[in-house]
Amino acid sequence: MLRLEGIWHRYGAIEALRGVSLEWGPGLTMVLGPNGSGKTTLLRIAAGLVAPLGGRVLLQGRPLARQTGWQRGRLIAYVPQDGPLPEGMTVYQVVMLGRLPHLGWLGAEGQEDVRAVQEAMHLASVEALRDRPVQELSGGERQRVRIARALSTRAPVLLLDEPESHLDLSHQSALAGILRRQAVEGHTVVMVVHDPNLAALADRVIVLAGGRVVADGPPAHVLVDRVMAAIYGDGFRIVQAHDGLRAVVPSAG
Ligand SMILES: Nc1ncnc2c1ncn2[C@@H]1O[C@H](COP(=O)(O)OP(=O)(O)OP(=O)(O)O)[C@@H](O)[C@H]1O
Repeated sequence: MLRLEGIWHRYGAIEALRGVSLEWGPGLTMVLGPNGSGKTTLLRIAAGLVAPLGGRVLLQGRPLARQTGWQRGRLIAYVPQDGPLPEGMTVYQVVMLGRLPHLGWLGAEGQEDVRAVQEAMHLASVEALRDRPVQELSGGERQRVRIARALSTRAPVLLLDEPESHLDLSHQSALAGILRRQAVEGHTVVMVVHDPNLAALADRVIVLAGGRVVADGPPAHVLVDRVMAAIYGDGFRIVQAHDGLRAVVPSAG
């Protein structure tokens, strides 16, 4: 579905990505890595928001760079790490923006668009906020609106940059459930996360370090002491509950 070939990118003297080749098909992939390892850059290049200085991205076998913004918008939905939402709009209106690639600037919304928006608001638990101006919302509520906007697109590829960062535990768990379901329904879902315990819920975990892929595989193969130590040094420990469940937790000092 989405293929990255030899992606290389730099900002001035800073090399952000150094030859990343990946292929993403249907399923839920989570991307882990230390701060500054290139995760956001990778996701923005995959979404077509940044043109890489080297390599290319193929979407359904066609170079992403040659597709129009409207075509990309119907196929890829992107949830940024943060950033403003349009001032003066209600939650419903912002979620409807996700339908823009289907409508065009002057297109009138139809029943299908209304259905997609209602379903997305339900999935992201923002129905009760429907008529609230977005600038009044809390950080977590805004993040759920961004997720609803992306879901309303019904794009086959969903890219999310730390979408869990403002969410409380119950909404994090709900989000993981929604993304799992999307993956089971055949969507290609790629999510940057910082919590390795959340990454354990993925089909595939990719670890970036220094702009390169240093591990890639099922969580049971990637989320092991050796890889975790390579990412986090000795700043963590693995605790094991009596039922066998393991968790990676920060260690103090
Ligand atoms: N607009 C920019 N201008 C200059 N340098 C940048 C820019 N964006 C990112 N960088 C640098 O590129 C490198 C990769 O940044 P990126 O945001 O992709 O990392 P990340 O893994 O997403 O980090 P984090 O976990 O902190 O969000 C970092 O060294 C960062 O300082």
